[in-house]
Amino acid sequence: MDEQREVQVKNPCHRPVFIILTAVIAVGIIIVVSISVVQNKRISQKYKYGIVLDAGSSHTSVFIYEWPAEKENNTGMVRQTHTCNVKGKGISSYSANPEGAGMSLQECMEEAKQKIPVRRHLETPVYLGATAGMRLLKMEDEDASEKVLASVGRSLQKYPFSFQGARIILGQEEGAFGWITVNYLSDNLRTATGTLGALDLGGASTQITFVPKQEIESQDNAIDFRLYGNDYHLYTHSFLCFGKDQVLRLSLAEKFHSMIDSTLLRDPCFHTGYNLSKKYVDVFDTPCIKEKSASPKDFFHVGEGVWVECQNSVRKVFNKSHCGYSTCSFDGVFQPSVEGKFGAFSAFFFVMDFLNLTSGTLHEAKLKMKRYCATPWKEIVQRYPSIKEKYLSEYCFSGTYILTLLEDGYKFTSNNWKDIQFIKKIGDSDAGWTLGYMLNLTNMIPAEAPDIPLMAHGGYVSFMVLFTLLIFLLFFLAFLYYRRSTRTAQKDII
Ligand SMILES: O=c1[nH]cnc2c1ncn2[C@@H]1O[C@H](COP(=O)(O)OP(=O)(O)O)[C@@H](O)[C@H]1O
Ligand SMILES: [Ca+2]
Repeated sequence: MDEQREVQVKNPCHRPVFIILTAVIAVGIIIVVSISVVQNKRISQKYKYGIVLDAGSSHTSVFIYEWPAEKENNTGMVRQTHTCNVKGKGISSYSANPEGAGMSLQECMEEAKQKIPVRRHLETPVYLGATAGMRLLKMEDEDASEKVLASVGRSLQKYPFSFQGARIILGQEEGAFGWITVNYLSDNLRTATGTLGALDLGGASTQITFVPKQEIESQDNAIDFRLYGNDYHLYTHSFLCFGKDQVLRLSLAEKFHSMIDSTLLRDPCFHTGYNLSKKYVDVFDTPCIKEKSASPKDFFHVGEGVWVECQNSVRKVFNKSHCGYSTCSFDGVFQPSVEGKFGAFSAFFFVMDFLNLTSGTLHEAKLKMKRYCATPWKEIVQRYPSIKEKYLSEYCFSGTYILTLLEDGYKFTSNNWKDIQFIKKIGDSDAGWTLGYMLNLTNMIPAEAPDIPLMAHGGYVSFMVLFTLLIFLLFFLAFLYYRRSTRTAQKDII
């Protein structure tokens, strides 16, 4: 009897140390499980969607964006999942047939219906923003521009999405939202580690936006944002009529003034051997050209392929005669010195990428342009058989315009040329104003920094690993202690 009692007393499970150890292990397991549950509760595969139509002067693109439903205010969460290019020209070309503008969007909108899950259709916002082509049409014929906007609006309302409006956006919005897009995609806004300036070149306008060091002397060019708890004081300007298609017309119109034979336009910005009959209206039918020339209906556009002369002719487009501020870019527009790195997108990228000028120095770019413009048209066509002839014929002019705009217009130099990165996309998403426009209208970038989570992901993982190791260690110690106690008990029995 006495022996039995002694065994019972010596049973290690009844020792206080063992009880404490077991309790600690149990609490540990509960903590690990609870943290895992709380930490992972929010990770679910629910996505929300948004659609933005970029109604540009040359064409319309439909962008579909997607983001995790429960992480709306975390930066870097929205990404572009699909793009559709609307067939035909931009909506401003439908001034004589406004209904056609709405109809032109149907194919891409049907595609959007297929791409977005049906259960999300009703809550998916759709925005249409029209840019410089429609700004010009409004200047020329306000009634026609309203009819075109009404037509695209009616067309978009027929889809099961949540239509939020079709409007002509301001040049300042186009510049500022392009800036938001590139900085959101580069994760510069949350981290506040410096920003990227934005250079956008379209067919009818061009935008420059950056955070300057100097004071902004004209209020029209200043925009303030508070994003994730940081204040940004931006310089932005949109040059209407300085998109590459309008500048080509301005430059052709300028050449008409010095023509001896009014049916033959010799052009140093086009390749030798290029000779095409064109219509005067195709040059002069734009509000960007004030002095219309009373000329015959058609003319021959004949290439000469001389880069230096081409650049001289392009320079004439920039009016540098007046400036009411301490510094100007051109046309009397205030501009502080360019500052920091820049992302140059849209036609800046298309043209510079085609010409292989996205890297290298400014000097090298000029040499390459000289060589490229001097290449005969026949050779160019043979070298690039798959590229549309209209684009192909204009690259010498467009490249020259881009170099001149950046150097003579915005005052980039050979020293800071490397600060311009020619980009199409950042990650999956196109650089352009559409993403910034949607983020702004859906309030997806909060003014103040969102609450910091309980633990950063890295910290959470380290915590879980260490805690699990600790539990294993405790188990192991408990096991050793249990074994030693049992042996002692057995020895005592013997
Ligand atoms: O592959 C290409 N090569 C050269 N230019 C292109 C290419 N794709 C688009 N573009 C040009 O990019 C410009 C886009 O302008 P957009 O239509 O956005 O006008 P906007 O922004 O002035 O309203 C047009 O001049 C168009 O011709
Ligand atoms: Ca554009």
